[in-house]
Amino acid sequence: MRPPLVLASASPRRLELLARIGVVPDRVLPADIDETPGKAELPRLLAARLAAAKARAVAAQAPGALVLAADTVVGVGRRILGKPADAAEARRFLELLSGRRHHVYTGVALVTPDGRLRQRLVDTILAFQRLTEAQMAAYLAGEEWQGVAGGYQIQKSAEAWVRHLGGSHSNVVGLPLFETAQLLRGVGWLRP
Ligand SMILES: Cc1cn([C@H]2C[C@H](O)[C@@H](COP(=O)(O)OP(=O)(O)OP(=O)(O)O)O2)c(=O)[nH]c1=O
Repeated sequence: MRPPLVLASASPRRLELLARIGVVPDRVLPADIDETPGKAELPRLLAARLAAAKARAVAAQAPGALVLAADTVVGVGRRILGKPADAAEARRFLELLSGRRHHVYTGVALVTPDGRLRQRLVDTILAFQRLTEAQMAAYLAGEEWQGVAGGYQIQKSAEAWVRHLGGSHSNVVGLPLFETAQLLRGVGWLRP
C-alpha cells in the first residue's frame, strides 16, 4: 500500500508542476517555518535547509504520510534573493539580475513514513539580458514580481529576458520535475 502523499507547500505552482507528471497529492498542508537566512549562509545551503525544515515540520503533523516539500532561492554569487518585500526591493533585485548570470536553487525534500529524509538540491543557471529602465518600470508596475524568489517569474513575461538557461526549467518555477520523480520512484511511490 502506498502511503498518502502530502505536499507541504502553499505554492499553487508546485501543485501544477506535480500534476504535469501525473502526481496528485492526497493532501496539501503548507509548512509554517521561519525562513530567515543564517548569517553568511550560502543560497544553495539555504534552499536545502528550508526544504528539509518544511518537510520535517509537516511530517510531524501528518504521521504515516510521505511528505514532499521544496524551497526555491535565487542566488547572485553569495547573495540570496528571496521574495522581495516591496517594489523597491524588487527593483534592486532586477538591477542585480540585469545583464548578469545567476543561479536558481531548489531544495526538494521527502520524509518517508518511518521518518527518513531524502533530499536533492538542483541548480539552474540563467543569464538575463540587460534590462532597460522602461522594462524594469513596466515589470514593477505589474504583479508578477510579487511573492516569488528573485522578484521575477520565468513562466510569465520574464522569460523574454532569458538569454541562456542551463539545467532544469521546472526547477526555476519551484519544483525540479526530473529529480522529484526520481525521489518518488526511489521510495516506490511513483511507478514505473
Ligand atoms: C525564480 C522563480 C521563482 N518562483 C517561485 C517558486 C516558489 O513558489 C517561490 C519561492 O518561494 P518558496 O519559499 O520556495 O515557496 P512558496 O513560499 O511559494 O511556497 P511554500 O514555501 O509553501 O512551498 O518563487 C516562480 O514561480 N518563478 C520563478 O521564475
